[in-house]
Amino acid sequence: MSFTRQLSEMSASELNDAIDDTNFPQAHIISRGRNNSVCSTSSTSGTSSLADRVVAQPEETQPPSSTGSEEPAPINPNRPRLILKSSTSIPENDGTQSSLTPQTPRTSTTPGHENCTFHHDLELDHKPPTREALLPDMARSYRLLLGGLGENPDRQGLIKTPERAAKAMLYFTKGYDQNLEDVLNGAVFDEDHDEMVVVKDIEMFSMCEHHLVPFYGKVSIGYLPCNKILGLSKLARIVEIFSRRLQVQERLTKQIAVAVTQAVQPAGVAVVVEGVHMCMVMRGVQKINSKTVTSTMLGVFRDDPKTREEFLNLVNSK
Ligand SMILES: Nc1nc2c(ncn2[C@@H]2O[C@H](COP(=O)(O)OP(=O)(O)OP(=O)(O)O)[C@@H](O)[C@H]2O)c(=O)[nH]1
Ligand SMILES: [Zn+2]
Repeated sequence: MSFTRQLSEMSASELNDAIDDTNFPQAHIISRGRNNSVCSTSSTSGTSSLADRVVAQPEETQPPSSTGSEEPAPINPNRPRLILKSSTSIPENDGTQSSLTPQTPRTSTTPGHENCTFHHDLELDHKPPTREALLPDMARSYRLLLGGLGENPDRQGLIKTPERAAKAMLYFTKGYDQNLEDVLNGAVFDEDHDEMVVVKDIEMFSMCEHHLVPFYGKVSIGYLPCNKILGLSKLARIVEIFSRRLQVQERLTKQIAVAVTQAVQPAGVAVVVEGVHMCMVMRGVQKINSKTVTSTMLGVFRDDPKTREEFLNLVNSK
């Protein structure tokens, strides 16, 4: 598999193949002290996984910054950044054409969507002409749905429901309208900080792609910076980009971790998502107290048990 393409061009299964075994780090624990491992992102698994896509690169072998500006001297010259082989750093927003513009054609063949560029669920950067243009078609579909339920779509209480429902669905999936570069808005700062940054309990609302019902919960993100830190709110905004789409929780978890890696090329990223799936609560198996926990550990969080433990302790502390 070639790993020279942009993240936005990778299919869901390709991304999963690349970082699948970064989930559930218990299976990959190795004994190494933090002082040693903090400068290492070497993978403990086979070459078809994380090591192929996410590699530690010494400063001198990093791709040049897209702005051409000088990188500051590293805090620890031995600490390589966690870099996605398939991507470059997020360029500063200079108002010109995004280097993240998708190269692949859309995959949707839905009539009326010929000009839409946003039908790849992994795209970070699609800019649909206007999703509002989808409203009339969506409203018509909801009207049919109401009729299918045996309801009278023309009764007073339902007359505006198809349009309301269409607008609500557009809101629930507004992440398709967002891209990482715009969301970051240049809030990546050079900073001599090499201790863990954790933002926890970020509320998350998403839509189960299997049943089109919500799942919700909280996301905790940690990263170990390498000279660059991210505006704190941007971590929560990254959660919004990917949660406001049709999702499965596992993919959501990975996409958040990969996006943080793209944004600041840290030494490692950790993401834990705890979700309640309404498809398991209101229907189906009807387990109202069940929670699903997923995690993605990249770089030093994956390789070093102590770093991972420090993160998990911070996340689990009240
Ligand atoms: N792995 C994963 N599965 C999910 C997620 N959201 C929903 N599902 C599952 O998707 C599966 C779909 O299974 P199906 O048997 O095709 O559908 P179903 O008959 O509605 O399944 P039940 O929910 O068991 O009634 C179910 O097991 C859901 O629990 C998610 O985020 N991740
Ligand atoms: Zn579901």
